[in-house]
Amino acid sequence: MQAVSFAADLFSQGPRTLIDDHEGGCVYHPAFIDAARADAWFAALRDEVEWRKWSRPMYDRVVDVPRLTSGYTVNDVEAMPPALAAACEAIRAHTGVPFTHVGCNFYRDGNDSVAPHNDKLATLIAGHPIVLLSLGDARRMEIREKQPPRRVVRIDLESGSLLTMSHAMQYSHDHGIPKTRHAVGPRISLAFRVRPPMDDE
Ligand SMILES: O=C(O)CCC(=O)C(=O)O
Ligand SMILES: [Fe+2]
Repeated sequence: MQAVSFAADLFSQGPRTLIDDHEGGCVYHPAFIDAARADAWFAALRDEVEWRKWSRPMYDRVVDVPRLTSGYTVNDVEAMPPALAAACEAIRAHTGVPFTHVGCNFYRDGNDSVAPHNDKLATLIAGHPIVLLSLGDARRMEIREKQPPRRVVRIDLESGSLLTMSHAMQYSHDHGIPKTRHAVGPRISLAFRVRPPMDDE
């Protein structure tokens, strides 16, 4: 009997808790949207988002941010590609979280990455989760405890999946997408956040 329930868990498409905390921790939800829609949104966002390449000072050098990025205010539907407006609507309806901002990341190939970090606490309202929608080729995320024993959770973020991270987790864990030598195609992630009003908005 045990083997059967193990197999069922392994292939289950339901949400899976990766890390637990008092704010819901980190939950992976594969196939939140179906493959056809994920493909269509990927193609539309690749072509219609205003992707930007950034550089930033690091020690005594200026380094390129190793991916393309963009960002939109969720209420500014006019400014968004229609596929992004549809994604915002789907995520807000499913989660019930009043997201205000969506950050967009474009990983062109295995050389693109995001270094281990926690999301900037000054740009988040406490208590609300961050939700990541993945489109395109799967990339592996590493989530690491900041304190010993610094356990690591690795999760392949598949197209159409959602990853929910609590605000509390930004204090206890770092997350990142390392470069990979495996042949991978492009991936887009949408990061939904509840931000406090900013000076520039
Ligand atoms: O691409 C991802 O799934 C992670 C992106 C991320 O951590 C961020 O935008 O802060
Ligand atoms: Fe992040």
